[in-house]
Amino acid sequence: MTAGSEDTLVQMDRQDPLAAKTAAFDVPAEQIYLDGNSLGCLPVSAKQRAREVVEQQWGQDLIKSWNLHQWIDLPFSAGEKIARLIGAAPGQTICCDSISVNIFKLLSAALMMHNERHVVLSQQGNFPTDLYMVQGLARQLGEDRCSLRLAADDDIASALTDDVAVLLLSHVNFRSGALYDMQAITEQAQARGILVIWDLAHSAGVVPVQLDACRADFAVGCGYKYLNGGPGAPAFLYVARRHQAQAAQPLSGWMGHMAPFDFDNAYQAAPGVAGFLTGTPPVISLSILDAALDVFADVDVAQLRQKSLALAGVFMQRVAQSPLLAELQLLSPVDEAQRGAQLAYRHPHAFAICQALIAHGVIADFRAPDILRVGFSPLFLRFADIGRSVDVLSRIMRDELWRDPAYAVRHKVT
Ligand SMILES: Cc1ncc(COP(=O)(O)O)c(C=O)c1O
Ligand SMILES: Nc1c(O)cccc1C(=O)C[C@H](N)C(=O)O
Repeated sequence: MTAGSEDTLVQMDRQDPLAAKTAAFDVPAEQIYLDGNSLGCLPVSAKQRAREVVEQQWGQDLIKSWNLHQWIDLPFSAGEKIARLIGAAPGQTICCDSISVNIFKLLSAALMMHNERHVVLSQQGNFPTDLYMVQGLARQLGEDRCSLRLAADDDIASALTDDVAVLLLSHVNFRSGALYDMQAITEQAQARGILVIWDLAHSAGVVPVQLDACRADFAVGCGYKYLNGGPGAPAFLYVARRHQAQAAQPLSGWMGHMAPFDFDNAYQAAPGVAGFLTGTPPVISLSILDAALDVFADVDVAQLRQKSLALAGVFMQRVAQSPLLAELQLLSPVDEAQRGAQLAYRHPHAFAICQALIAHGVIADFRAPDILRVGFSPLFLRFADIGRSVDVLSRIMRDELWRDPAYAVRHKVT
């Protein structure tokens, strides 16, 4: 039995402690889903909750449900389920809004805590919305109160100068999958008086994160990727307990008021992280995310990490061994310790190759201009899927199936 043979993969699936979890998802038949890094699969628990929330809670119990079904507590209850996955003690994590909006809130709060400095440092290859939010705030406050500075992704440490107020970094790079050392960077930044906001979009639920142990200041993350909360699921935010008395955010909507149902004219922030809420929670999508999070209840993040690295390892090894795939250039770090749960490959025809993969039942994604991205969600993927996906890819390259003109058609969303 050679390393990576079909027998090996069958055996890896048999020995996989997470194997039973695939049954917790509705994975479309005859498809191999390598895009859980963009939109996670549908958990059965989420589907059931969607029906219950719509038919019973909304349909029958109507407005009584705010209390009867604890709708009002959902930002906190779902937040605490995520807290467990990101190494946050209770009382620091809530589910609300999108990452973009949460960055606006946290960035504003952090800049207000740092009156004398105004530079927000981020990485050149960061996900654009993170940078756009800084640019928008800079336009509103003026460049003398907020200005964006970019450093090369691999040169953050030397850019941590004494004029930087806030460091805004994505823990895992959305293109390359490169992973930052959260502990080391947080320490280096804080030693220079810099507050750090971590974007956990590509790490929450798949890469071990220890926000408290790293003494992180703030964090945001995504509900629809590895947490499988569904399209447009609410995001989350984290405010370290030691900052909660001081940190104030500008989107002071009534849900962040200390007594929303007093309907007082004057805003008074709720104590703690609750003050970072803004408007009415999106109950249906938040309920779905809350149910999706139950899939993690008996799972350790270390197990998820181990399996996702093993899945990626099989993919990487098979691609490297196939002469048909020699033109695919690995962009992600080879060292497991330096990457998240995805692999990125460069190829001049990456878009058409990705479309051909999708047409042949392997869902991957493409990032302009030339990146084929594959994600390894450990809860619903099997090792045998990985073997098959590389076989499909090899066939597409061998027979040049990607040359079909149908695969050149660009869609609005890629
Ligand atoms: C690193 C990162 N940040 C933010 C986002 C998006 O944030 P939002 O929830 O505002 O759409 C994504 C992907 O959608 C992302 O990959
Ligand atoms: N949020 C997305 C969307 O609304 C449509 C399409 C894709 C997405 C994504 O999540 C993109 C993703 N953050 C990325 O890493 O590329």
